[in-house]
Order: sequence, then structure tokens, then C-alpha cells
Amino acid sequence: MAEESRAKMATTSSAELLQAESELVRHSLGYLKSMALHSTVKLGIPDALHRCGGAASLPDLSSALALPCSKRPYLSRLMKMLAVEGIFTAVDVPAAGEGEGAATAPSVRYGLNPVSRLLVGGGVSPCVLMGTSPLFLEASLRLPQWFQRDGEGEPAFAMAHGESPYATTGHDMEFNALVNEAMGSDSRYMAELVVRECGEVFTGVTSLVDVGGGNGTMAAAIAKAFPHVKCSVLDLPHMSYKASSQRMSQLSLLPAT
Ligand SMILES: C[S@@+](CC[C@H](N)C(=O)[O-])C[C@H]1O[C@@H](n2cnc3c(N)ncnc32)[C@H](O)[C@@H]1O
Repeated sequence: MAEESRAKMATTSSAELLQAESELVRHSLGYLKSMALHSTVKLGIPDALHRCGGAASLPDLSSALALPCSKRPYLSRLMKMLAVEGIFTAVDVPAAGEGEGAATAPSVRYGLNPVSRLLVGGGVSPCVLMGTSPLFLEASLRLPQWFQRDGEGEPAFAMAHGESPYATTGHDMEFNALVNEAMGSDSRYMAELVVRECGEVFTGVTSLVDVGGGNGTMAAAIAKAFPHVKCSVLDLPHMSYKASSQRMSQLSLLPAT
């Protein structure tokens, strides 16, 4: 062991060393929290809880998800982790009856909270899937090299994939759909808030252009709520515009060249 490390260990208590080591392990595996959230969306857990009335015991949730019996015990770990992270609620259900004669063992019911409710019925699930997509994860692994290069230089995504995310959406249709759905789902949710909370900013406005307006979700919501505003969306030609947006007379689409 290097002299310096030995000196450090001599001045640090065993409890502190154990705590420090467990902090490092916790942070090194921190990406598993993102992957647990990714699994939640892929497995359809928020929708399953919603179908169960908003909360369910583990056996009921397993049945609703139609998981193979061999995997059911692991659902408990996943749900416990997600509840600790604030994605679901966890309520202890005490045993019915006492001692040996108890009719049921103590159990836990997991339920939706404001965070996981955003994932019901699709909600903003596409944002979770985009954030945890392999292309973005690979880009994040380029961060050390990005720091080592002088100047602003290429962003980490371009270092990993040789082009910007919006160039990739031009030829990778799966990634294009992922990005469009993520942006659209976020805009749908944000549009509601913008219209409800910030309506006064459109007073006196007769037209607007949403530059980089994606699939036109935000512009369509503004056009619908404020019929006096003529809205245009400028975006790259391969963005898939919502059919409903195209039908609105005061909304036009301007493909960028
Ligand atoms: C972060 S997304 C925002 C999407 C949209 N505002 C929304 O909330 O759904 C950025 C948008 O900018 C668009 N974009 C990127 N480069 C562009 C360019 N050179 N000209 C026009 N739009 C561009 C992308 O296609 C993408 O839709």
C-alpha cells in the first residue's frame, strides 16, 4: 500500500472508512437508479398500479404485470428501491390477527405518487426512455475525454457518435421516433401549464414562430387556447409533425433547410 494511503487510513476511523467506501459504491452504481426507472416504464408498472386502483400488494402487482413466477421475488427489490427514491409510495400493511394464529403476514402496498402518476397512460414516459437510451448513455461516457480536450470542441454526443443528436435523428428512424415522442410528451404536459399559468404573455400577440418547435405540440396548444395568435413551427424537415397540428388553420409548419 502506498505511504500516503497508509497515512490517511491511520487518521481515519474504521467506521469512517467503511462509510466512505460504501459512498463510493453507492455513487458508482448510481446509474442503476436510472435503469430501475427505465424498467418501470418498460414493464408498465405505473399503468398496472393505475389499473389496480392506484396501489397494489406485490402479489397483485406481479399478476397485473404477468411476470414469470421465477422473477416475482425480485419485484420486491425493484419496488423498494423505487419507493426509497420517491417514485412510488410504500405503505406497510400489518398482519391481520396476532402471533401464530395471524390470518395474513405483514406486507407492503406500493402506490402511485405525483411522480409516477406522470408516467400513467404514456405521460412523460418517452422522456425517461430517451434519457436512458444507449446513444445518450454512450455519450455520457465521453465526458472525461471532453474535459481533456482544450476549447469548447465537439460535444460528448458528437465525440461518441460522430454527429449531433439532430443529425442522428435524420437517418436513425428509431432514435428519431424516440426523440420526437420524448419532446412531444414533455411539451404536451408543459403546454397545459403554459396555457394555464402564463396566458397573459399572449395578450397583444398576433403571431409567433416556435423555432425548434419539434412536432408542434406546444404551438398547437397555444393556437387552440388563443385563437387570435397565428402560430408557425420551424424545425428540421424530418421532424414528424402532429396530424392534428396540420389541420389547424392558424398553425403553419416551416421546415428548416
Ligand atoms: C430540445 S428539442 C425541443 C423541441 C420542442 N421545442 C419541444 O418542446 O417539443 C430541439 C428542437 O430543435 C430542432 N432543431 C435542431 N437543430 C435545428 C435547426 N438547425 N433548425 C431548426 N430546428 C432545429 C430539433 O429538431 C428539435 O426538435
